[in-house]
Amino acid sequence: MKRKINTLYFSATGTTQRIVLGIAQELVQLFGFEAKDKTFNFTWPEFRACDISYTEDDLVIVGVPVYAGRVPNVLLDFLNTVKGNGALAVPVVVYGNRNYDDALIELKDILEEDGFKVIAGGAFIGEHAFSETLAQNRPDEKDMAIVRGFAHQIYSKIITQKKLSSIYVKGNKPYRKYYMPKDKEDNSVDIRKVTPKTNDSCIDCKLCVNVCPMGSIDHDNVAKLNGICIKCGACIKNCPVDAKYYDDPGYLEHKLELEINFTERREPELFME
Ligand SMILES: Cc1cc2nc3c(=O)[nH]c(=O)nc-3n(C[C@H](O)[C@H](O)[C@H](O)COP(=O)(O)O)c2cc1C
Repeated sequence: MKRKINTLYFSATGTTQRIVLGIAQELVQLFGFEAKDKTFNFTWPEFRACDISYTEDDLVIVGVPVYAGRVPNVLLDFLNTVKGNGALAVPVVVYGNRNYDDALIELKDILEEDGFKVIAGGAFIGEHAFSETLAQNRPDEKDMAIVRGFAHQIYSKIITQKKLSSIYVKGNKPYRKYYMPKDKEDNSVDIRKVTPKTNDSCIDCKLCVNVCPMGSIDHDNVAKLNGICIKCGACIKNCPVDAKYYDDPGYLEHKLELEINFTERREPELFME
């Protein structure tokens, strides 16, 4: 069987993309000249309107970032429409060094519901979307070596096991509620309505318009939002003049709390059995 290596991912600040493409590139090398790879990046709204389906020849590395300990809820409608048709899948979640909670088990369940056979899974760490210091510059070289090792394990499972076993991944069922930050008095902080501000350094280059995964930033007035903000960090981290920022006290307190409490380096977790 000619194995086709596919990637299917959402990645607002690029960390999930690096991990998913790293796994796929290594697999293409391992499967050799017969393997082809096909990328489907559903970070932008127009791509989430597409019908996606696979066949039994396909192996699909599916990646999403962890938002509030779960699969980002804005992606569920799209993910639920993908058709696996017996293709092999590897769910990958990428989190900002706090925790991935129930995101991996949720993504695995979605893919099985879509008709994929899930043969491996992984939780990796990427620089936190809210911060420039938390899990700074991850995935780094050490992570990428684990990424390549993971691809080798996937390859070896596919070529050695006649009947590919399904896997266990860590997580709770029923899934825990979306993680909600707490303030100093232990009250829940709801950051859903928080939106980015734009300062005077803005040079109106429109980069933020192009990188917003919700397509929410107004083209003619980049300080205005026409849709929702998911706090993904794309406009802030990509702005060449640091013109985008959040000033909501609850958001800033949560960011600081994360930066203080989750400094200890977490390592990727791989699930193969
Ligand atoms: C709204 C939101 C919620 C997040 N929730 C979590 C979380 O619960 N745990 C965690 O460790 N990281 C969390 N993160 C950090 C992201 O998972 C992390 O930065 C990831 O690398 C982003 O992936 P991307 O670069 O592909 O967009 C959150 C980020 C955002 C934007």
